[in-house]
Amino acid sequence: MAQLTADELTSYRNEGWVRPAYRLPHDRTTFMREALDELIRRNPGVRPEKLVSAHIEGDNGEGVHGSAAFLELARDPALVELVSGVLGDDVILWGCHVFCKPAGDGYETPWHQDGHYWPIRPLATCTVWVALEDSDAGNGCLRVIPGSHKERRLHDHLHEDRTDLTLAQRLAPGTFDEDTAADVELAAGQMSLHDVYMIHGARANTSNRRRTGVALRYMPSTSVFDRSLRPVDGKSGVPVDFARRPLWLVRGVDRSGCNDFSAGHRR
Ligand SMILES: O=C(O)CCC(=O)C(=O)O
Ligand SMILES: [Fe+2]
Repeated sequence: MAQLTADELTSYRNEGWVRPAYRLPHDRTTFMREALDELIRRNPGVRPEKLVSAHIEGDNGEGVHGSAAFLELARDPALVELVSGVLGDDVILWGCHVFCKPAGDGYETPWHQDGHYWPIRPLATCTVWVALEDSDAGNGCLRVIPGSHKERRLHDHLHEDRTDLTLAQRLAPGTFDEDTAADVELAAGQMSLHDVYMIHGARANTSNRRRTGVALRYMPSTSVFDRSLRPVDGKSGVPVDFARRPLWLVRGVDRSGCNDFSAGHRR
């Protein structure tokens, strides 16, 4: 069973992240790696760290030709069960970003908090980051600042115009102590969950091994994906279209009653 244990949930609440015991079956991981190879082939002009909305099949309106295999992963009952442990019984899938860092020159992910540019009110999201390859300190695994989510506050981020970063936002110096960082090492098929307020980043991948995480974004349906907000303005470093971003209710009902589940879906 995929369900988070009581200890895993406590760890998530205290630390802002957790690495559950559940992992993808071996065959599924292999299948997803093949889907990733195909996704990269379909998007020759896109850096593989910036495969945003990869779960939307075909031209997704955000500069990427996506693949239904990633939507299927996001809707996998085991993953939905895991994330429900954190978010409760009413869950909306609202995003998917494939962060694939090629061997040799995989981009750095600056230290950041996720919530800065997301039109979700009240702000809430749990990301499930699924490793498609082994991800460790040697090839630029995710790094987290345990407990940094606790104040539930977004710190100032500075914009960086460098092109060799996965995101163009970096936490202002002095907002946290990098010495307290923990490496989130995962074998292929393992996953981590992290909170929208938790500080995290990743080093560049200069190793000879590719490193890929599929970041699946879920919010509780008590929050609203507010399409009238325009918090991005091109500042995040990844082109997105939140007005047309499809939502999927993957569990329960829309508690807020205000989420729009028709925008962005093809008829
Ligand atoms: O995989 C990475 O390097 C960054 C992932 C990340 O920032 C996220 O999933 O929110
Ligand atoms: Fe992030």
